[in-house]
Amino acid sequence: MKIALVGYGKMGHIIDQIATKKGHEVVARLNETPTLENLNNPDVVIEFSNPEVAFNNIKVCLENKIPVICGTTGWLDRKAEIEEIAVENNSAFLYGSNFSLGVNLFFALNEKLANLMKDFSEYNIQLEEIHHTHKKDAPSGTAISLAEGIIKNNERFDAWKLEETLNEELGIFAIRQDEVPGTHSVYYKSEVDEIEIKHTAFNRNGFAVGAIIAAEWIIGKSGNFTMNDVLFNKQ
Ligand SMILES: NC(=O)C1=CN([C@@H]2O[C@H](COP(=O)(O)OP(=O)(O)OC[C@H]3O[C@@H](n4cnc5c(N)ncnc54)[C@H](OP(=O)(O)O)[C@@H]3O)[C@@H](O)[C@H]2O)C=CC1
Ligand SMILES: O=C(O)C1=N[C@H](C(=O)O)C[C@H](O)C1
Repeated sequence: MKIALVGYGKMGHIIDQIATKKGHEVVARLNETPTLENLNNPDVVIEFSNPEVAFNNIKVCLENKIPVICGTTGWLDRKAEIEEIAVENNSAFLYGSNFSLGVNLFFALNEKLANLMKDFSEYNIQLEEIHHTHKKDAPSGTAISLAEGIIKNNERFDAWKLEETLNEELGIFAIRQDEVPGTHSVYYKSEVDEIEIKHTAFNRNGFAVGAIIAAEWIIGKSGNFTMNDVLFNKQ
């Protein structure tokens, strides 16, 4: 397939290497707003840029009927608008806060654990995410997805909060440290014990492989999708 990379930073470079090894053709590598000209007629756009520019980048691509896989986090207050644009243009859009297979399995485990724990209010739930110091948004998109998975399965909660410490109920504590690719933990703490589930990314390859699998999957489809559709065939 012909891929246009919109956002050619840390993720763009790794996706370029892995996609090329898989036999795909990278037809554009952009660190600027995409246009019909500079996109160079791709089958699909993979968008990993930054929270300020992602909305406009995705909109331009969808309006030109090019399917978009978006990994950029920190712009989700406008996701519903993008989903409408995808439908209006009969195009296809997939956002993933985290494309790695491991984290998508971790999302499923998190929901199952949240459901199991929903009647045990003696356990306080907290989330922690650790990322490299270059990261622009906090909390991470992955931590937000984990919190949403808990809210969906436990009616004690209707919102998460970014917190300065690891104390508050459904608080997310965001740590920025060296070059950490991404570590996420969910803690259930009682007076007498603690249950912890944790995912640690060793590098960015898992994110890149997942984004390419999503790009291969979305070609020829229209509508709005998630990694659940790609990996587990459900919404
Ligand atoms: N969903 C997932 O699995 C993952 C998501 N992410 C997310 O992806 C995003 C990118 O991460 P990462 O690659 O590490 O970040 P980088 O900062 O390394 O790369 C972002 C790139 O976007 C470029 N850029 C700036 N303006 C524009 C524009 N208008 N249009 C297109 N590109 C532009 C930047 O160029 P310049 O430097 O010249 O400004 C830079 O090269 C972040 O939001 C991050 O949280 C990251 C990893 C995994
Ligand atoms: O900025 C990053 O690096 C990452 N961002 C994503 C997020 O915000 O969850 C995914 C991954 O953790 C790496």
